[in-house]
Amino acid sequence: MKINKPKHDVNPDLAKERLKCNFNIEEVTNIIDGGKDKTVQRKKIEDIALNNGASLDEVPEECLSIKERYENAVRKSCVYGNLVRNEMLEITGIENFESPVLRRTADAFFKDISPFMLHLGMFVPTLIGQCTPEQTAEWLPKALDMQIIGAYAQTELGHGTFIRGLETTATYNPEKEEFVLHSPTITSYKWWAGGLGKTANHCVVMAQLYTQGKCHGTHLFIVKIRDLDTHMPLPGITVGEIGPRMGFSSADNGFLRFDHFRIPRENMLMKHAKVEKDGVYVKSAKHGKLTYGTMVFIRVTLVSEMSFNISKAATIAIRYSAVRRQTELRPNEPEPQILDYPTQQHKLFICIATAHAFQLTSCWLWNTFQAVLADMKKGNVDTLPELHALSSCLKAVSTSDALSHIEQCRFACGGHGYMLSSNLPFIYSFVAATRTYEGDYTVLLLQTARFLVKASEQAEAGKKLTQTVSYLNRTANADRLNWDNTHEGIIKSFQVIAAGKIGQCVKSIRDRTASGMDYEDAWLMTTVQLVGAAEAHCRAVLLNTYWSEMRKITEASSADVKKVMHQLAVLYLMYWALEKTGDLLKYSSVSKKDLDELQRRYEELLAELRPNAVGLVDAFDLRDEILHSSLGSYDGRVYERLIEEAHKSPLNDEPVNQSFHKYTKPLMLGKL
Ligand SMILES: CC/C=C\C/C=C\C/C=C\C/C=C\C/C=C\C/C=C\CCCCC(=O)SCCNC(=O)CCNC(=O)[C@H](O)C(C)(C)COP(=O)(O)OP(=O)(O)OC[C@H]1O[C@@H](n2cnc3c(N)ncnc32)[C@H](O)[C@@H]1OP(=O)(O)O
Ligand SMILES: Cc1cc2nc3c(=O)[nH]c(=O)nc-3n(C[C@H](O)[C@H](O)[C@H](O)COP(=O)(O)OP(=O)(O)OC[C@H]3O[C@@H](n4cnc5c(N)ncnc54)[C@H](O)[C@@H]3O)c2cc1C
Repeated sequence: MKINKPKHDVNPDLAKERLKCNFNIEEVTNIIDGGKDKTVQRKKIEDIALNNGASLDEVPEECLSIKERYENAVRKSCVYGNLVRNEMLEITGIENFESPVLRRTADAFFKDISPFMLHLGMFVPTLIGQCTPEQTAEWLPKALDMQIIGAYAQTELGHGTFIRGLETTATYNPEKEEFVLHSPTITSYKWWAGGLGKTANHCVVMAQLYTQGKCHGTHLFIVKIRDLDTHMPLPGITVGEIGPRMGFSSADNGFLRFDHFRIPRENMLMKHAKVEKDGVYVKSAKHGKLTYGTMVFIRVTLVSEMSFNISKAATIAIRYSAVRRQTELRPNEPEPQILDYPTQQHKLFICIATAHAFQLTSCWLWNTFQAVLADMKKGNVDTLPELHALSSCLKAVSTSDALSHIEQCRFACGGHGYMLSSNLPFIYSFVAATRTYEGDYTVLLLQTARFLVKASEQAEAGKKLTQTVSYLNRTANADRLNWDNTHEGIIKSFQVIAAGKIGQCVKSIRDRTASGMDYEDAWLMTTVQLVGAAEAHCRAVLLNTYWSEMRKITEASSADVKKVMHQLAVLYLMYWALEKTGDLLKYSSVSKKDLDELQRRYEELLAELRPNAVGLVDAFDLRDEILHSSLGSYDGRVYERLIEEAHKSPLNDEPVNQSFHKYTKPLMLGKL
């Protein structure tokens, strides 16, 4: 495999690590990419991006003012967008505009985020999923060609989670064949939409549809908000940026207020429901929630996005841990590499395994999503509830796990991990947002819980359940599982934990309603347990999917690759078994002796994986331009880079800052 040769000598410790690696790195890279041809394609696309203006910053993004950062990000987005439009989509095929490769190369341009991300990330997918063929023909080519730039404006100041509570109205006027968009209250301001504040000239708006005096609930509309030539907001539109945030600092999250703003009837996205010229409302959808389709799509893609972010953090932390030496273990011996500490391995090796677990699960989820779309094309929406339940819990758990693993990577890098130049704070603050946006963690787990409670009741009634909950058919009446200390045994025990928790929720709700509570209150009182049950179900799905997909995908691999991929999957199973010992003790016959044995095997496995740690992160094949990290570069020149980055601080532009003469000196002289 062609690797991008480092310009400098590689740090000797890192070089030694690479000699220790006992499997073929390229083979693992091919597995992660989904095949050798995909690796070749990815590298070709990365070459285009990286040879054409990536990493263009003279001054680090974070050293710029808010305005400069935004302007710089727009400049780079235009260079990048042009490459996407003219060269990269040629390779992926236009239908793959959401390819993770495009997302990955975008990181070479932006440490933080592109103001155009939501254009490709949500605006375009909404057009694809919500337009009639005529509307698609009208809008999609313009959007893909970036003649129009869009945002997705759903959330309001007063409501994000509860979509039915949105207040923006779209009232149909049959005389003029127009909708009038209006923001009737302060809480109805659209709030948060990425790219809306300053960049977009169009947006998709979620609003309550009124026609013939009746509200028909939330629907989507495409709205031109700015003049295409002057970029001035159109009359009736108040739009701006919401202000500094924890991350997303180079983008322009926006607010938007409508004052009786008129749009043509054809601007309602009418794939699933329409308003006729005379104002008659016609619903064609067989399922009430198809306008939520873009959210389901993004939740599906976020699982792979989390794998990518963990792999970046793990690469940085593991390479750094191979270079960093700290603390004398024995007198007169060199300080060990911090990677030699089992506690460090415990923090970091799970990150490698989790990146693989999420990558394989995301491919499987993507295939499930495609199968549901194919069913829906044929008019069958029966498989949608299971997809919604799956995508909800996998989005919630993958973003939440990614966040805590990335934080561990930062801890693993000590003080230097706190430096923005390590890139870990950027990765962390980006992922922190994913736990909230596109459906908050708790809220989405409660959606999955609704599905699980119903499934559990069906299992109780002897009905055969769909694949991801079929374990409830086998385990619904199981009291405590006989502990079986095998890999399959661990997976089964997680299914029994999930079944036990769901069963307990059903019982709590029933007990509460039996004692006179109405169902809504009984559900509410049980929500802490319901969130736990949905998380347990998600863990069972993740463990089972990772294990079975890993076995399938490595069937034809070399023995060494098979071994290391197997070790990672076993590590993942053991890690989670040890994290959940309380649940195991409650729902299985596991003994203290069994758990001690599991702990011992886990610690041995860390030691077995140790020689391959650097090889495993090299297999993620993340080029330095994408990693943006003083700690994680391929050559391991950690200390040199930290010093180089320090010199870039604008505070080092002059030896004495003017504040000394203005403030400090007068203070010192008692002249303030
Ligand atoms: C030019 C290029 C230059 C640079 C570009 C650089 C890079 C780009 C490259 C690529 C981009 C790639 C990737 C980008 C990736 C990501 C995008 C990045 C950022 C995204 C930013 C975030 C955007 C947002 O956050 S948008 C807003 C999202 N909002 C939410 O998610 C709100 C959450 N709330 C809800 O979903 C719902 O309100 C609710 C589900 C909680 C409740 O809904 P509701 O009240 O209506 O329903 P219920 O009464 O609870 O339920 C009734 C039944 O309906 C079922 N249900 C609910 N939802 C669904 C659904 N979606 N599908 C199916 N069924 C659903 C529910 O289960 C109930 O069923 P039951 O049978 O009655 O129980
Ligand atoms: C960086 C970023 C980018 C975003 N980009 C966009 C965008 O482009 N377009 C867009 O439309 N939106 C966007 N959003 C908004 C985002 O989708 C919402 O913030 C998110 O859906 C959460 O909604 P909320 O803020 O109303 O939180 P709330 O719903 O107010 O949640 C607050 C707390 O209440 C809890 N809670 C709420 N409801 C329940 C319930 N039923 N049961 C139990 N607990 C509950 C939640 O768990 C949470 O802890 C973005 C947000 C962020 C942070």
